[in-house]
Amino acid sequence: MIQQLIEKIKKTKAPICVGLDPMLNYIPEHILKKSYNEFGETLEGAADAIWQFNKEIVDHTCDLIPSVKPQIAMYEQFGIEGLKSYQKTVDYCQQKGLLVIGDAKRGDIGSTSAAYATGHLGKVQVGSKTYSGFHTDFLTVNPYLGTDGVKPFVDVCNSEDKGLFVLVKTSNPSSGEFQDRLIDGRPLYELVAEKVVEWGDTCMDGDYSNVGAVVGATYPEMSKILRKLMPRTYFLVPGYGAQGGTAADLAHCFNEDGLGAVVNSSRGIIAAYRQEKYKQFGPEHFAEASRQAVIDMVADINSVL
Ligand SMILES: O=c1ccn([C@@H]2O[C@H](COP(=O)(O)O)[C@@H](O)[C@H]2O)c(=O)[nH]1
Repeated sequence: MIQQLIEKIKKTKAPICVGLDPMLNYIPEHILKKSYNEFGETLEGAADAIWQFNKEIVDHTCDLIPSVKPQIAMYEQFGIEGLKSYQKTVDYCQQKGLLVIGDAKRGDIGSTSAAYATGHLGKVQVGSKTYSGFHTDFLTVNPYLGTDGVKPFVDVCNSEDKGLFVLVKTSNPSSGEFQDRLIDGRPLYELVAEKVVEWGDTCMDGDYSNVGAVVGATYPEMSKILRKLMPRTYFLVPGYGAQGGTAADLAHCFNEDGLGAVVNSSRGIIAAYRQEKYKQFGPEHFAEASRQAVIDMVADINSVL
């Protein structure tokens, strides 16, 4: 699967994913109005609005990008109706030729992880029939429970040719609270990185592993160390844009071949029309603002590669 991502990155010359993290307050009035007229101010109405919003953004950016990263929390807040919109979004993006990184940060004891892995990446047996649930291409995984909590995801990657991004050093302000704690003189994120390499060695796909790592753009010094520790691990890099990460901060996430990282921006792209820089598009043309924001992001990142 990682080779498919690399091929799409090479083709688009865009090592990015657009974060489809729709919040109702980013959704322009004309979309909300239409969905509420049809479904009322209900969970169904909200779920329809986020789907319509996503669809327009995907339509306006899919020729420029290799991948998207829907954040499942943004959909789950609307319950089942939200999850239906998550699924519609995944299906639509895949129809448009995009790879989908489901950002669900799953991980539990082995048997429960196996069910998560089946639901998000694999296939479930129902009597004599087999179905795939969310069928995303990649999934983010929380490694806190250790190897038995991660192995079921790795197994599904091997059986179904899927990919993972395991949390190693996250982009948020408190990430150091646990992740930077020293254990035998070394920060926890380095120990997790070594485990990710070990898990990933069983899951190689060409020069890179299908087991990738989440490494925040907001900690450039640490990403430099992690790049050296994990030369064949693809990085999913959140934190660019809205969280303050810049192109210069990202440079160390990439290998010398210009590969090795896919950079996410969610609010910076989907809510671009609200930024001063893109205000001229106006809410009616929010998706055109997103397109311009993608073009600018790609140029910005390529300028440091
Ligand atoms: O370390 C992490 C891991 C995941 N995320 C997720 O990425 C996006 C970031 O959104 P922005 O609007 O571009 O800030 C969001 O879905 C997070 O849950 C992260 O930010 N950091």
